[in-house]
Amino acid sequence: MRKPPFHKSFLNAFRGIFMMVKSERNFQLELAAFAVNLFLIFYLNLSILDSVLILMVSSGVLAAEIFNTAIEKICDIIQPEFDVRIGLIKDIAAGAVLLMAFISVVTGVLVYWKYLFI
Ligand SMILES: Nc1ncnc2c1ncn2[C@@H]1O[C@H](COP(=O)(O)OP(=O)(O)OP(=O)(O)O)[C@@H](O)[C@H]1O
Repeated sequence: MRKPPFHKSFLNAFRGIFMMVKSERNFQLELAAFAVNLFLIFYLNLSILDSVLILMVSSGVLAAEIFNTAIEKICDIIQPEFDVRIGLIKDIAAGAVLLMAFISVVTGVLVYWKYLFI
């Protein structure tokens, strides 16, 4: 198969993100959290380093959710029926999102703490 031109690959990737925004409730919530973080970065005037930390962990959650959804969709194509192995694969993928979300909450508390209470 011929490789699509660069701008086409870009559009395809955007279509993937748009699909996530339109149809994945968890992604919508995580995107809202990302927007709140953007607001807090400016409102609390975070340092560059703290801003980068917050941006990295909150976008990490979004990326993990995208991979999780992609894995779920592959699983549903390969095996639409109940299958313990598919359940385990989906649980593992969901675990990556949970782990990333946990790390981002801990990072958020550690970073915002000094701007709010110190
Ligand atoms: N085909 C299957 N066979 C066995 N268990 C499954 C199967 N499909 C889903 N499950 C179980 O149901 C859970 C939820 O799967 P589902 O595909 O509904 O994802 P979801 O509700 O969109 O989850 P998420 O919140 O992680 O996006 C899985 O983590 C898994 O434990």
